[in-house]
Amino acid sequence: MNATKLDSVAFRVGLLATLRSIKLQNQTIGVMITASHNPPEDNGVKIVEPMGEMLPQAWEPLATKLANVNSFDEFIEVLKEIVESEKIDLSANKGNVILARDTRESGPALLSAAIDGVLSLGGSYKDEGELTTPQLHYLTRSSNDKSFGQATEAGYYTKLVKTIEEILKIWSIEKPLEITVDGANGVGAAKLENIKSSKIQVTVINDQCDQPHMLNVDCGADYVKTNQKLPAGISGNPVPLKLYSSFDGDADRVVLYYVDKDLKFKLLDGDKIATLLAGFISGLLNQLKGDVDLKLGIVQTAYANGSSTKFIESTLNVPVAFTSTGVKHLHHKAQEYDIGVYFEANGHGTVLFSENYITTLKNYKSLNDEETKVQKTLLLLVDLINQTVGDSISDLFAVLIALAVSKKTPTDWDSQYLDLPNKLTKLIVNDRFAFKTTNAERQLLQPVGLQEKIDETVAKFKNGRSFVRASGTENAVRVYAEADTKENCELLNSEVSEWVKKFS
Ligand SMILES: CC(=O)N[C@H]1[C@@H](OP(=O)(O)O)O[C@H](CO)[C@@H](O)[C@@H]1O
Repeated sequence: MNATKLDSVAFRVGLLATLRSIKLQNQTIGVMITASHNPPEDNGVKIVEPMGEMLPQAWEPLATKLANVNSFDEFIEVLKEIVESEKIDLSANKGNVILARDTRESGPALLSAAIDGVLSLGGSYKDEGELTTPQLHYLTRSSNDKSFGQATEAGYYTKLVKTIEEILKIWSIEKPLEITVDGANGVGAAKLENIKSSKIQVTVINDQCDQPHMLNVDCGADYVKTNQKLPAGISGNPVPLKLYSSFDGDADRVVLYYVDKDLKFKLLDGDKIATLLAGFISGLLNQLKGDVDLKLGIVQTAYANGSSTKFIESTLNVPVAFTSTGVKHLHHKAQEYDIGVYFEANGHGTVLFSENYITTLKNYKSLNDEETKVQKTLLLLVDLINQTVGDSISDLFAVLIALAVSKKTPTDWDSQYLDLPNKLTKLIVNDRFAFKTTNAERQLLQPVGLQEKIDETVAKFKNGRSFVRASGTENAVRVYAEADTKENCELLNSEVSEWVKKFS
């Protein structure tokens, strides 16, 4: 072990993944490398648990400690602490890790550092090459749980295509699912090309996956959501009322959009996906007249558009829970429901189904053929929608299936509710850690007095809402504002930003 290796967080993550596997009697643990935009670059190296989930909360402080060690001695101390507190028997097993990366330039170097981390404990590893993040989650889960699907990349496509074809057959839908996808010049673009079926017609644009410097350049889910405009490759010649979609760099986020007949851009973001899928599932459940008692809930963050929350509560009649930003919080909360729909507004999310959901529907005695179709579809959704993590590919097909089965056009979907104009900005401050929040990050506790100023400012605006929080991934503070008009939300955002500057 030398200083260079120790310097690398990827090395330490590889090592921690191996310890986790040893602790779990050699179950396969995943390591996904999607180096992020800002330093430390290695914060895009993540551990995937045996069932495809994120590192358990109990291990997070250990991971943070290990990531922050400054010397060899401290490193050894932290390692000892982990081994002792977790009662890890290093002689019993050696650990078993699978690794994958997206197409970013730093991928090979981080991969090699993570592999060194595995080997430093004598663990074994398998490099799965370039994959989307959710594909690595799928592979990790299927390596440990044979019933989940074949533990190969091909197995991922087979499961998805088979499920889509079955649902289309049940509803006698002849027309193939058709969509143009902006692949952000990332790994998702290449992977979409592998989905082969006469029932699926995907056109991929922004597919220069071998040009890492082109990743997200004028394209991708974040570009489309943040700028509220069409990506390169579509902006020149959009077809009115046709549905389009954009993925992010590692294909765990998706947004959809179209232009209306006047070529006005219309975004269908994570909030719209959540309401579509929740409405689709509850609509199907309502068609079952027998005894089915399943709890459906939607989980959002403070960034969800206020109109979406209102629509979910008053029209869909579904409860909404709020958590802090970051999918691990949403995922955790969604597990409390039989059908837990969670999406960040930026398109990161999925739908989780409980064991109770599966058993209830398997045991349900259909009253007629129509009910049988509904029952089968509800069960197939468990295979269609990635149960481990947000997945651009499977979320996209879930949306297309929901639209096709319920015979909705993009305009029908979009017109369920009208987004309130909103603006998200970021400010560089001296110390972002001085900003402490409560109530799912919707209110500030510190700096003392700032929340009162925000409240006073918000009160001046019709349908006004604004909140401030420190980013968890960038050295910045984010300011979100929404109000009745575009001008007002911009004004609210800038007034709140001024207060933030005064208090920082
Ligand atoms: C407003 C926003 O989009 N925040 C993003 C961003 O988190 P911040 O903590 O806001 O930096 O990155 C996260 C990880 O990709 C993502 O989950 C989250 O939604």
